Amino acid sequence: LKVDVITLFPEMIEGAVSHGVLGQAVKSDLLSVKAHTPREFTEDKHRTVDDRPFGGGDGMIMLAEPLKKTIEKVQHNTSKVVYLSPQGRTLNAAIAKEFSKEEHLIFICGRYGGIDQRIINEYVDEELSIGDYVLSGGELGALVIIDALARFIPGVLGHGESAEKDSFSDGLLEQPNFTRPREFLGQDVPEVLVGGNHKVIGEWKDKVSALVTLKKRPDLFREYIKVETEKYNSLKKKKTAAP
Ligand SMILES: O=C(NCc1ccc(CNCc2ncc[nH]2)cc1)c1csc2nc[nH]c(=O)c12
Repeated sequence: LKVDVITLFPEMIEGAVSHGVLGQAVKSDLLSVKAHTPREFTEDKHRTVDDRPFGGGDGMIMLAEPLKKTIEKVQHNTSKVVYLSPQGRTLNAAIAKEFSKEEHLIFICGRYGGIDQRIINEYVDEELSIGDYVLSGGELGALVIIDALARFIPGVLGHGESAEKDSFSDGLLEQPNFTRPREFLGQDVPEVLVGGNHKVIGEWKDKVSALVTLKKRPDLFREYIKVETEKYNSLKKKKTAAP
């Protein structure tokens, strides 16, 4: 999966994808992430990338011409162009999983008050937001999406781990985690985890995950119960349907 990010701050992107799981994925060629600045495509002495908005209003708007040149430099026929914007659809695990199946993603990161609408009309396939709060640009949005989608690329997570088991993919929050020492701050590790009985440990984790979700995210819990009930009913139906 190839990702090209169009941004006025390429170092923000390059820095963030050179650490940890993402860094490893890029190093092992499971994912390629490159940043391109529209400033490269300016011709004036001051390398201008923004201008005042028609119709007034405070804030500046990113100029269309440098963006057009940058997009056309990286675009090819299978590219999906995503504009990070507060007006976009809000990111979730399902969207990240969808994006991980693409061949080529181009993320356009706005700064100032946003970009010229003609660029959105001509090149953008979809707009994406990472939540209902105001940020100073699209770069963090691009990085959040890249991190979330990378986990769905086979080989990015260690063997055995998988994005499917991530809490937002199976619908429940994770149980509490412990490592050495066995006793710390006067608190012991739950006995069941220290045993070795994987069946009992698995049952404990499922039960505690459900309890944690019920307590911290009752909305997720209700959805989980609904999904599990539907699964159970369709199972029962299949059994009774068969002669
Ligand atoms: O580029 C992003 N933000 C920069 C930014 C912030 C505010 C405005 C102007 N809009 C305010 C307004 N409306 C009406 C009048 N004034 C435009 C652009 C961004 C990308 S993804 C994302 N996800 C969550 N939040 C975000 O801000 C983002």
